[in-house]
Amino acid sequence: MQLSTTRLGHAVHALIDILPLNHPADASLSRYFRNNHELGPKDRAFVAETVYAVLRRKRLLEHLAAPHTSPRHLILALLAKVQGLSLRELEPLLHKEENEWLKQVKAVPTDNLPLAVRVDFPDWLTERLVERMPEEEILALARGMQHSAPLDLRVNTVRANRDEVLAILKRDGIPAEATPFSPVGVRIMEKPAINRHPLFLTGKIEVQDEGSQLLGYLVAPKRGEMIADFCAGAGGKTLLLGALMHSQGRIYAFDVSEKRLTQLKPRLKRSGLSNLHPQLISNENDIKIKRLAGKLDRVLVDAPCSGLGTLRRNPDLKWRQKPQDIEELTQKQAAILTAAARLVKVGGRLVYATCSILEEENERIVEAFLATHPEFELRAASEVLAQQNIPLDTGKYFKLAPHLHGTDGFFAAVMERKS
Ligand SMILES: C[S@@+](CC[C@H](N)C(=O)[O-])C[C@H]1O[C@@H](n2cnc3c(N)ncnc32)[C@H](O)[C@@H]1O
Repeated sequence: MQLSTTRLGHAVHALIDILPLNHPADASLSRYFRNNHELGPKDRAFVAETVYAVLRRKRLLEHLAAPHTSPRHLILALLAKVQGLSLRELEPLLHKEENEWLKQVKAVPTDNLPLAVRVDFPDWLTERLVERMPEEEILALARGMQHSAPLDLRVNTVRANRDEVLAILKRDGIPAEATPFSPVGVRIMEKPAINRHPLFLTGKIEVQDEGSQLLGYLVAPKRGEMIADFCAGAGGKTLLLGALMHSQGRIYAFDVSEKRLTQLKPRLKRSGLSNLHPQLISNENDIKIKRLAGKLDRVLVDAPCSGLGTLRRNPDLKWRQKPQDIEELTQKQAAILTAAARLVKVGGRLVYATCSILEEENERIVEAFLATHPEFELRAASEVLAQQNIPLDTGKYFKLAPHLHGTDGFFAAVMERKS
């Protein structure tokens, strides 16, 4: 993409808005674009890619650019050292004194840096990963998180099938392929404005990471069942569950966020599903839930979490999350799982999922739950997927990571209530 002083200036100003990190980066960036509506699609793409690349490698860039760590210095260090642009290419954009400094940046050795700088994680996160993974694996995980994510789509099987969608995308010059694991997934390596495409407008596709799609296959609801998506949010997984049920039966989509449930409404309308019942709850013990105790066939708990599995899309999270936030989240996760479990009938299924890579939000929550709820037993996630002809074996738990599966980082445990 062509560099210009104007584009660079916008990237710097957008980064100035984002870097206090008081708000999610995507929200700060959208506000910047709203306030600078003269920017065309290519300018926006440059600004977005550049500021996200800085967020991914912030720690390394601060090291390279020191003692200058202003947003402009970080961006120049990114372009020169991480993206490998030559000083000749950058020269027209540089202030006089930056030339000499950038030469020094280029010469900074990057071997033998501390692990936390190489992986570009905060110390507290690096320390937690070191406790349970060899260094090579942490490096591979970090590298996987440092690329931007492809655009994954889910075919809404109530309205279309995957071959038809692939053929239409091909006809329209959008290179796409079937995802390797999800039977309803389509992967696009480019970033077209898919939400203006007729396939999207007519509800034949939704945007959804392949890993998130696979969670629906762990729940595996059947036609006519009664199920709940306990933390439904804007309905990414609820809509897939509805399609897996062929729009028959009943899905309660609970959430404590009115805003998110409101975002579900237009998606629901596009989807053509008629078996979804969004319900705002005040907390996990809301009276509306109590009447369903022991009645549901399946319950999905897609718990609020640190989101550290989604660093490809939200690299700011690694700088915004603090150990104390994780502590608070784990208490919430345990409370929600316990409350949601009460709805599951004998013989029914409970799926606990997060998009985190931290053991304390994942295995430890499930193990503590199983220790105090002997009426539930774990089912191997790989078996549940194999029954649906999805050949993905990550052991008893479902665990995905970008460097291994090309998806965001996900965790899930499938439990069943013994008869
Ligand atoms: C990981 S997000 C869910 C994403 C959603 N399932 C999807 O696929 O798009 C977690 C959700 O949990 C909701 N939440 C937080 N506390 C809750 C509670 N006590 N009971 C139910 N939902 C809660 C949040 O509002 C948020 O929407």
